[in-house]
Amino acid sequence: MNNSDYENYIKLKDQLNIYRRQYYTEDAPTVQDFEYDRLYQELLKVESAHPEWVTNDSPSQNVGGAINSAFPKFRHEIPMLSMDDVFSLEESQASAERIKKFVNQTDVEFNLELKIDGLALSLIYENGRLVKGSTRGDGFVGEDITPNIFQIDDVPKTIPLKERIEVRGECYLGKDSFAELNNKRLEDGKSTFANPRNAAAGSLRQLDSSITKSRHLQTFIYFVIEPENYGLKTQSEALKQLQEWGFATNNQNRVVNDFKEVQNYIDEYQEKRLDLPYNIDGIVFKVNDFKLQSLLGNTVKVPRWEFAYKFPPIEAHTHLRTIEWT
Ligand SMILES: NC(=O)c1c(N)nc(OC2CCCC2)nc1O[C@@H]1CCC[C@@H]1O
Repeated sequence: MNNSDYENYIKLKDQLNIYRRQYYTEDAPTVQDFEYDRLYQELLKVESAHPEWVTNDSPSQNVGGAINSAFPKFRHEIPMLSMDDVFSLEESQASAERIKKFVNQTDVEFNLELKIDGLALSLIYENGRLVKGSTRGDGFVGEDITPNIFQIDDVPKTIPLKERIEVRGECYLGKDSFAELNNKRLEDGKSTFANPRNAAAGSLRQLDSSITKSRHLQTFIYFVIEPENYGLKTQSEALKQLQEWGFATNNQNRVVNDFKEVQNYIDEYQEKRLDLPYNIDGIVFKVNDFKLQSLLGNTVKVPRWEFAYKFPPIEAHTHLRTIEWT
């Protein structure tokens, strides 16, 4: 073993862990997402060549980040997992093919969803009333932020369902609210947030829930725990049911069967993303049928039935790009 390769690997792992702490725990990253993604993919490549070097403090073995101990801890009954990222159409096609092969079916339907650039949250309702709100934390133990969840206008405080249910989604700050917040902070001589995702995380993980209320956070709920318990058969059906129960859902999802439709959806939202009122950083591919999802199951860190295609980073100049009408 070439010692310097191992030393470089350890340096890369330690650097990524510093970036994760800044992003997940301090809500104040010092690198752009695409730079983090690039280094993370480099770590994965080294680890697949040297699996014997991998230890459980590696970013590849953990989801999310450490929690802020000021909040009560909340252990998730079912871990809040993350998702593997792919960075090209070809890779997304290969991932889709791998899934089809795993279930030995050629016509697997995928539900495509916009990947909202926010932070994951979990909501629990008992007898139709909101009783618990928590962050993902490290995927197993998150922060109990229930008082703050009650300050988010689009989170229903009651739903027309008597059974106990847990739903999950993304908390985000719209682009306009983000600009207003940062302008106000500038006027008050305060530091500004790097991007809407960090502003949302900083606002949701506030100890003073009146500050959370002032930040106009929003949510998109996209996940029902044990959906079969509510007679739901597919992810697209679950999104409709969530909306009927009163949750804020993102209706730009699309059920697709073949790769041409995937390409159309990705092209369409690569274009539209600058005009959307919220940040997205990719597209989430989910096997639509819940029975197939159960067949695929989860790995230690990510479900096998979903993955994310990440858009290339928005270069500063593209904002200024004039559209050449052909
Ligand atoms: N950010 C999103 O818009 C998004 C989405 N539309 N759908 C999912 O599905 C979950 C289901 C099980 C694991 C991922 N996750 C999303 O975001 C994840 C949550 C945690 C890390 C990513 O942000």
